[in-house]
Amino acid sequence: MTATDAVPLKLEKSARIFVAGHRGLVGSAVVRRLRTVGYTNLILRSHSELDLTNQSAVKTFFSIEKPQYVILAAAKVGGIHANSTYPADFITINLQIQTNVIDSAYRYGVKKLVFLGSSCIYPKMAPQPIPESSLLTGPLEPTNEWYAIAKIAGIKMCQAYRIQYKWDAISAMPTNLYGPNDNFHPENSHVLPALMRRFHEAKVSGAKQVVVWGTGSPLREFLHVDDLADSVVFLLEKYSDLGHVNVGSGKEVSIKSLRSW
Ligand SMILES: NC(=O)C1=CN([C@@H]2O[C@H](COP(=O)(O)OP(=O)(O)OC[C@H]3O[C@@H](n4cnc5c(N)ncnc54)[C@H](OP(=O)(O)O)[C@@H]3O)[C@@H](O)[C@H]2O)C=CC1
Ligand SMILES: C[C@H]1O[C@H](OP(=O)(O)OP(=O)(O)OC[C@H]2O[C@@H](n3cnc4c(=O)[nH]c(N)nc43)[C@H](O)[C@@H]2O)[C@@H](O)[C@@H](O)C1=O
Repeated sequence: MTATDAVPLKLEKSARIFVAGHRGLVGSAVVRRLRTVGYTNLILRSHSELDLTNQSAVKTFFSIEKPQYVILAAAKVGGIHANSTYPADFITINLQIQTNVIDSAYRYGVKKLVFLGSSCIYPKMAPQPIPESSLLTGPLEPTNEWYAIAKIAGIKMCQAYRIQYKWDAISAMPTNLYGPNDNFHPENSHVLPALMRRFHEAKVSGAKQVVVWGTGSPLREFLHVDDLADSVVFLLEKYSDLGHVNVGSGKEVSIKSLRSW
């Protein structure tokens, strides 16, 4: 068997599935979806219970809990302001989390791992809608290149383990997401929760205007996180190949148009 023709696994509903980052936007949606379709044996740890940047703690966790499947939705995440203000945190924490989790998952017998990246891995000038083949074809968007480099390393790590160890690690690249358990921080969040908060506060206070950053002309593709979770479970159950997979809505909207969404 080559690295690229691994047969998709038949998952038992009692399979031990570790959802890393289960309290976040994506992780909580994945947990909802897994439970809805009948998975009964989810392994969940908050950041305070298990710091995934701590290599020895991660090894101990995997050696004791022995998950069979892993969905890696734990990461240092934020919008454009957070990414450009804390570049060291974004590159270092993400490299640490994903390196620890991917390597321990392989070493402690996990059958399959799904790594979550982001559409920011693509070059700034990639054609839109962005095909997977655009990866590493040009310079990145400077505001989040540190985060993007970590995510590209995650894809490459999954591919490397697939090739060298014939291990079933796959990667999904979601577009901009929204939904329950999003981060509504006034500066560090993504645009949709930031604007929801700002418009709500303006309504409550009776403010006459709301500030939206930038020109409003950038385009983004938005996807409800429950649709992403559906895709993640589908990929876990059905997809097994070397290439990363984009997950989006296929419809781009301008930031300006969000005012009337
Ligand atoms: N939000 C978006 O628009 C998009 C997100 N993605 C990707 O989806 C994934 C999840 O993002 P999202 O759900 O939005 O992020 P959130 O910030 O909502 O959630 C991140 C989760 O990671 C956990 N976490 C962070 N650091 C650590 C750590 N050191 N140890 C253990 N757990 C940790 C947090 O735990 P706790 O809650 O316990 O602190 C939290 O549950 C990321 O890989 C991101 O790149 C991709 C594209 C778009
Ligand atoms: C998913 C993706 O998310 C991040 O990339 P991003 O798409 O640039 O995300 P964003 O939601 O922060 O901004 C989208 C657009 O919206 C504009 N904008 C207007 N007003 C606000 C505002 O109030 N807040 C924010 N955050 N943006 C605003 C903002 O100027 C930008 O043009 C990555 O860093 C990375 O984390 C990643 O993977």
